[in-house]
Amino acid sequence: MISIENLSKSFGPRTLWSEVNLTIRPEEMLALVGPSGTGKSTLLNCLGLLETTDSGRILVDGHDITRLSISARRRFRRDNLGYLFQNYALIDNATIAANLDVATDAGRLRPAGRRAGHHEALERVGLAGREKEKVHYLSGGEQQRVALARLIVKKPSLVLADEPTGALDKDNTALVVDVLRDLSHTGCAVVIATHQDHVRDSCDTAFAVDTGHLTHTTLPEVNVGNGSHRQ
Ligand SMILES: Nc1ncnc2c1ncn2[C@@H]1O[C@H](COP(=O)(O)OP(=O)(O)OP(=O)(O)O)[C@@H](O)[C@H]1O
Repeated sequence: MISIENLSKSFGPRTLWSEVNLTIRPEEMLALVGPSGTGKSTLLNCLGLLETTDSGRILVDGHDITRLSISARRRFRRDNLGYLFQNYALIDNATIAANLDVATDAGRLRPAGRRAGHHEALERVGLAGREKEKVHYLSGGEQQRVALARLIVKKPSLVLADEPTGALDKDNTALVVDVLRDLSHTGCAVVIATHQDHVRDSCDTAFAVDTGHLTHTTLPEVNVGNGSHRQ
């Protein structure tokens, strides 16, 4: 369970959002919505400990992750987080297999061909048999499918997805949403910053970063967002 408590963030004199309160449950898919520039990516980055917060707490299973040491932050990211970005964030000059190895350190731990779950993950995203292809030759949709396969093999407990379908066609968008839903069914919390209504509507809950309120939720009670926003 992730509890965001009274979280605030400014850049210089500009307050992006303040006093954000939000609970994200395991198995929940939460959409972060709101106009461009209101701080959706920044909130994702705060959850991923890539950005500092000004005040407030982010409790993961009761522990405030904003107070972790640098090495503990690194461990938290390595052991718990999976990322999905609009620009895929893969190692361009490496093969599909090597990009999956990075997620699990399998390249160091196991000989090729015995990498647990890699074949199944590539099958799930329609890329079985293409392990040896270099990522930079793949289409955008295929690259995002590699990034999805990387999430499947990593099995994170929290996925942070920043506009993951922004550059994709309908079929690839549907695959991204389906795979994220599969991950949520394994107990993973999924947070997606999106401008796309159909992606938002595929989520259990949507939180409007500009108003600090939930715009919809299909979940009972627990999730309460009551922050305020100032420009
Ligand atoms: N490191 C930074 N230093 C200063 N300003 C920043 C920094 N990072 C982001 N910003 C500003 O914070 C604001 C929010 O940015 P952010 O990317 O979080 O918005 P967003 O809601 O995700 O936007 P979009 O929907 O366009 O992706 C923007 O005005 C951006 O320029």
